[in-house]
Amino acid sequence: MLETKKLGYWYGHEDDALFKNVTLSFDAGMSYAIVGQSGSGKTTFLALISGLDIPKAGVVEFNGQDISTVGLTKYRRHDVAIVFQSYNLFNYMSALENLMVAMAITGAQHKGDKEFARQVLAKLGLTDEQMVKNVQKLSGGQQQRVAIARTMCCDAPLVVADEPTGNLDERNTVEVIDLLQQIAHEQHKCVIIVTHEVEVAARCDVTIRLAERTFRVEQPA
Ligand SMILES: Nc1ncnc2c1ncn2[C@@H]1O[C@H](COP(=O)(O)OP(=O)(O)OP(=O)(O)O)[C@@H](O)[C@H]1O
Repeated sequence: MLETKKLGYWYGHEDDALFKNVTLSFDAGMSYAIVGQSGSGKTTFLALISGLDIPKAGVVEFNGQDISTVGLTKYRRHDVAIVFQSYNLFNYMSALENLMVAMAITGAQHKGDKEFARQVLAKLGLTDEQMVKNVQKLSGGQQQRVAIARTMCCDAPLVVADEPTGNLDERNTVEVIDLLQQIAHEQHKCVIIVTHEVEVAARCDVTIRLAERTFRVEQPA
């Protein structure tokens, strides 16, 4: 589904590249953990594959097409769903409203279908009352579940998550990663998670380590 070909990125000079010549492929129905030391460039890599930044070398291909040729705005809107450490929900809306807006913006198959959104939130453990109150009044774990519900409601086949459990306790961490696993295995999406947590990486199908400016697959499925 997603491929990087000879991908390279640097902020200053090419000699100080964060990574170079990165050729990797990511498939639907699989979950991937990207690990590596702080500052090694994991978030930068995620930004490139999400179409939030442009590579200095090489290309990112989605279903065989260079994403910059397809158009980054279109790619970001329809093909990629992002889960952030800080949830990034519309904080003046309820969980239900967040899902309805996301489906409308992305033109999802279920746009306008409030019952569908309710069902997804219920499946993720939110009560009827929690669904309609302002998301700021929910706990961190509940807010992250709303962010994950948002990716489940939208049709984007690629889900990327940057430290999605960074603000969560152990129990919520396990639940959130299991949900991301379900998205990969049951919705047949490609899920890519940047994490520094060993337990999170261990629950993913494949671990890819960024070190010494290159990526190595450590644990093939
Ligand atoms: N806009 C920028 N300009 C210059 N350097 C930057 C910029 N953004 C990030 N960097 C540097 O690039 C390097 C990689 O950053 P990045 O956030 O991708 O790393 P990371 O592996 O995700 O780190 P962490 O695990 O701490 O989140 C870091 O050394 C960072 O200081």
